[in-house]
Amino acid sequence: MILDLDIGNTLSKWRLKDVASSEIRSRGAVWTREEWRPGSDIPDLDVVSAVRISSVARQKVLQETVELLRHEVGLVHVARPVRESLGVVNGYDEPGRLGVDRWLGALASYQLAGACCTVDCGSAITIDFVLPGGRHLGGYILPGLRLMKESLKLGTRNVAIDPDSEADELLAPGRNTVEAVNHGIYMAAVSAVNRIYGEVCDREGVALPLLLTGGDARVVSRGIRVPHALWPDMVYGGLEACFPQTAAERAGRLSGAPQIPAPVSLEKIRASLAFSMLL
Ligand SMILES: Nc1ncnc2c1ncn2[C@@H]1O[C@H](COP(=O)(O)OP(=O)(O)OP(=O)(O)O)[C@@H](O)[C@H]1O
Ligand SMILES: CC(C)(CO)[C@@H](O)C(=O)NCCC(=O)O
Ligand SMILES: [K+]
Repeated sequence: MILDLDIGNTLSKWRLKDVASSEIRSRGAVWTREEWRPGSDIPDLDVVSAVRISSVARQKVLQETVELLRHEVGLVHVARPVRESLGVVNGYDEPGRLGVDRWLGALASYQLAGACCTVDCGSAITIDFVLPGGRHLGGYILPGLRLMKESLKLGTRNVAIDPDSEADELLAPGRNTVEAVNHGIYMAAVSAVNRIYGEVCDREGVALPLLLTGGDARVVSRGIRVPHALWPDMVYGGLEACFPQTAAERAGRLSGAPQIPAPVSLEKIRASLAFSMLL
């Protein structure tokens, strides 16, 4: 089995993938601030022959995790943001400073779609762009839905946005504090994604495929007006692309990769941008 780890600021997600069949056997998540020790909600390391890690947590968390795993598993790959990989050129002035989750998401999406706007809706919402040809432009970092809510300190932090709500409801004026906060932060997140996508496509003169991932991707997706794909395993896809282990991975097939809908035309993107600028 391959153990893939996506260590985020809030949650550390893991999955076990079968080397022979390339199937995902199990998944889970633990709080990142809690110590990462094999136990009830962590897979049995006896069956693991290789580990692949993406981590944006404190250096110490990664160090301890790697140390622990090196005792049990022969092969431990840790992904790093670099200047160029798999045809993508990192847009950061200091490439090593780009969050590795953003980098892996961009690599995976570029491999799948040939160019991309990737949106990761986690603790932070990150938006990254890769042009056809592989130039990564850099991107945007905003607070995620939960962070925005917590920063308000209005006693609403424990009332999550119902991920099954319709966007229309979530965009309506709130009639109590919880609603006003939830609808406010939802509006902030989806308007930012819609606007940034339109602005960058306009600047660069290209309608880019749009891909979403992260814990809040489903609910954010409902407020996105243009065609896009959800890819919960986007960061894992980057790990597969960087450190292929199975036959399918070596052939460039990334697990759980979605169908990519054709983006709307650049003319439409520009028209809607011009309209929103009037308001
Ligand atoms: N069980 C859960 N625990 C915490 N957050 C959850 C949970 N399920 C969904 N979420 C939502 O997911 C978001 C966290 O996103 P994600 O699962 O991508 O983890 P993350 O660790 O925050 O990622 P990263 O730090 O890499 O951005 C939160 O804003 C929250 O609203
Ligand atoms: C922005 C987050 C926290 C999103 O997980 C992560 O990608 C990160 O820590 N990035 C480093 C800073 C940067 O990407 O510029
Ligand atoms: K993430």
